[in-house]
Amino acid sequence: MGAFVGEQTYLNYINGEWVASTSGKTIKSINPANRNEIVGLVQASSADDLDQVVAAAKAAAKAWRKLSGSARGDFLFKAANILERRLDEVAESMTREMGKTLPEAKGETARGVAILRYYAGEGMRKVGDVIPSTDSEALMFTTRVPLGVVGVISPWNFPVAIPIWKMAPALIYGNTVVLKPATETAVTAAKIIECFAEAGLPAGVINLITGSGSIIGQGLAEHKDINGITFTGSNQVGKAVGQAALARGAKYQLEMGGKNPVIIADDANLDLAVDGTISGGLKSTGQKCTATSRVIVMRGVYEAFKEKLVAKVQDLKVGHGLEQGTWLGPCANENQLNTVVSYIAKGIEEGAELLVGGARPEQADLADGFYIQPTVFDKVTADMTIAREEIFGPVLALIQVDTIEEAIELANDSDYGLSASIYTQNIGNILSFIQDMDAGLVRINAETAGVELQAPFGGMKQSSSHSREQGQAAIEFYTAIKTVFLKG
Ligand SMILES: NC(=O)C1=CN([C@@H]2O[C@H](COP(=O)(O)OP(=O)(O)OC[C@H]3O[C@@H](n4cnc5c(N)ncnc54)[C@H](OP(=O)(O)O)[C@@H]3O)[C@@H](O)[C@H]2O)C=CC1
Ligand SMILES: O=C(O)CCC(=O)C(=O)O
Repeated sequence: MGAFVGEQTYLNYINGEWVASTSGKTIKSINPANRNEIVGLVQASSADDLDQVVAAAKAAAKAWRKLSGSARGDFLFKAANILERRLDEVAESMTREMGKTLPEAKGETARGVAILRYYAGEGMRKVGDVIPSTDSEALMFTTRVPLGVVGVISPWNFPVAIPIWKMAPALIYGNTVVLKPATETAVTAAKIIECFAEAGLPAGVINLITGSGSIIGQGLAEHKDINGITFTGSNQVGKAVGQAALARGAKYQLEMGGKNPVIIADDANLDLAVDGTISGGLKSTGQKCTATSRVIVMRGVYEAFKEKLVAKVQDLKVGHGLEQGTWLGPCANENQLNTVVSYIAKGIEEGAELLVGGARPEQADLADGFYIQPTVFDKVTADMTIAREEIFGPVLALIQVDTIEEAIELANDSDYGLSASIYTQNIGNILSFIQDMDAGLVRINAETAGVELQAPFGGMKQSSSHSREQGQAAIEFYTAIKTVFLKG
């Protein structure tokens, strides 16, 4: 049996079985492009279900960690092949659940396949170093051991890539996994888990439990048998998850918000800069933690940049993510739409000038979806709310500066430090930016979004718990180092 049991109902996956919650209740996952369309019903799991799922993952941990890395990798290669075969179906489910356009959803699913293959290969790579001992007759080296059971709490904005970039390294380094996905995209999560189930992972090694964040998410963070917890989402929830883990001595990793700046220097290639600002700020309806939000432009090119930007933003086609030609889908849910609308109102109230967008589209066929026009504000100042808080929507704030030093200072004037980019041809500007910008990801002549799976990813300041995900950096979270001193 798969996750889907008819009447659009999807089940939890516990100990190798698809099972309904003991609560007997389900939650609707609806299409943000049309609130009347139900994509699926997912389990509203209870604290009892949580205990069961964690017990299953704990029981499976001993045998899984004993397998060789390459044997674990074989399972990931199989899961990758199955996901690749189901790519179109999984991508369509993502578009229907959270609204991103189908080409973006397909790109993300292909990225999920590539992440699985990357970590499958990790099973064959080194896990330690030999370190000279002061005792000439001893051998001293490091090795790594898994944490045990890892709890994964994932958001809705990258419903395939984020769970996979957390689960794949957890598994390859020998941990078992309990996934609690965002309720918004729990159907897509069930389809991913189906791929792992079909790949034949032993019972209990990978598990899925859906349900409310405050019961299942918080419950995972607090559970005595969860040895490590990895979270991506809002700052508020992330901090609570981290505190719950810290209180009981569990390892935790948090990826949270961003307020990412792009700097447009007066020698920038403006066409490139405009395209990068639009793509970085408005793709996925601005719902990326790496999305461009603050656009810091030097006075010499401000008007020319603004004119080109507005002309292009006006032409972006808002619509249903499954329709060909749509550039910008809806916000992922009604809360998200209301948040964006309230930030736009705040921008106007605080004196920013609306250049384009700012309202819900008027087309009748979009009336039942959570759509908002792509929006650009002019005359934004550093103290305005729209220049300080994460909006997570398609809103760009233009800020004028006189010098590159001022631009970098302003770019750093934020509680967040996830990603940042600059458009310039000047090597001095580039070097200052690389050295002085407080962000975990700095990109030159490229948009702020665009994370590569083989490179470390994470933020400074309030954007993360200061660890890094992805690439080989992932091993730091999902394992513990053991130093071995060996003497005959
Ligand atoms: N860094 C990023 O990539 C993301 C940032 N955000 C930011 O967060 C804002 C709000 O989005 P939202 O979806 O509400 O984000 P949340 O932080 O609430 O959700 C992220 C994940 O945490 C779960 N969760 C919710 N409450 C708790 C809790 N008390 N304990 C443990 N886990 C919990 C959610 O489950 P459930 O879905 O069931 O509530 C979901 O799986 C956005 O506007 C955006 O600013 C959001 C998503 C991704
Ligand atoms: O930009 C990306 O590809 C990833 C962004 C991300 O991790 C996020 O929005 O949570």
